[in-house]
Amino acid sequence: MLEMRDVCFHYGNGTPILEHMNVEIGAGEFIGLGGRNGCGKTTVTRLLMGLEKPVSGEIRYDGRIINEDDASRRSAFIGYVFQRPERQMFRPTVRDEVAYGPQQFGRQADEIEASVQAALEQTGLSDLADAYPPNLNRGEKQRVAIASAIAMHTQYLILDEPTSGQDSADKEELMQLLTKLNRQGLTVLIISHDMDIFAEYCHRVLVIGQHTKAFDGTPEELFTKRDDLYDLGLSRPDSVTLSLSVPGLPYCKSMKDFTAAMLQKLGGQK
Ligand SMILES: Nc1ncnc2c1ncn2[C@@H]1O[C@H](COP(=O)(O)OP(=O)(O)OP(=O)(O)O)[C@@H](O)[C@H]1O
Repeated sequence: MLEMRDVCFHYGNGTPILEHMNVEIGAGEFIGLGGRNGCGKTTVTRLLMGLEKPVSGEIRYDGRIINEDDASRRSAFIGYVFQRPERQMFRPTVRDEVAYGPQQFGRQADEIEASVQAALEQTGLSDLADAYPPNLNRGEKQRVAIASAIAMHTQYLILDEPTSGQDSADKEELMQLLTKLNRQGLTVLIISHDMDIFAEYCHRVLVIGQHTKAFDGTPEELFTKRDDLYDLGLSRPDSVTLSLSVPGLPYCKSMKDFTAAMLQKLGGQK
């Protein structure tokens, strides 16, 4: 379990960013983190990663306070995919990049080789093992960052707006990969402004508003029960709006589900 307990944080200029923030992230969850631009989503993940320290409060990992553990120590259990993943790549090949983390932790060469091989296979990168990372497209770079986390056997993977600016095919491919890895036990925390992602893929959504947690629950609860979505910088996905507008239709988390539900309803009416 990764936790923020009563965390307050501001940057050097003193403007409050987070106040009394409490969050628990259990192993195996698939969580979306949302909220208005500038509300502090990236800051939350930087605090979890150890790239920033709380002004007060605690960051805990499996009950242990880790405020003083720096990011390199935390990389044993938290992997991160930056908004611009090229900023986290410095090695000449994809294979070297993925091997870098386990090497830093002093793992045996044959163990590293096996973890890198497995991570490249799981992320569909085996054919690109000798490629030069800067030459890859954004989706491939993201997969290199994900493979790096898998090779470290991290339990938590945090992604900062990974689908912004991507076409729907790339988005679907990434989300399917994350879903597969989550089913294998990886905990996923994804920052996004994409409501469809929250509805379709996340089991739980956390929203930050007014410097602290403003919502913590299922996407269905968020999109059907909250009447302050606009104030929170969110909106209702089309599939949810449409399913709510047709009497007798269940909550639909995606347009695919909505189409299937409509076809079933119309078929049943014949
Ligand atoms: N290094 C910094 N120094 C000072 N202020 C910062 C720094 N980094 C971020 N901020 C400010 O902290 C606030 C929260 O930023 P953060 O990037 O965490 O928000 P966000 O919710 O991730 O935003 P977005 O949705 O636009 O990515 C913003 O007002 C931002 O301008």
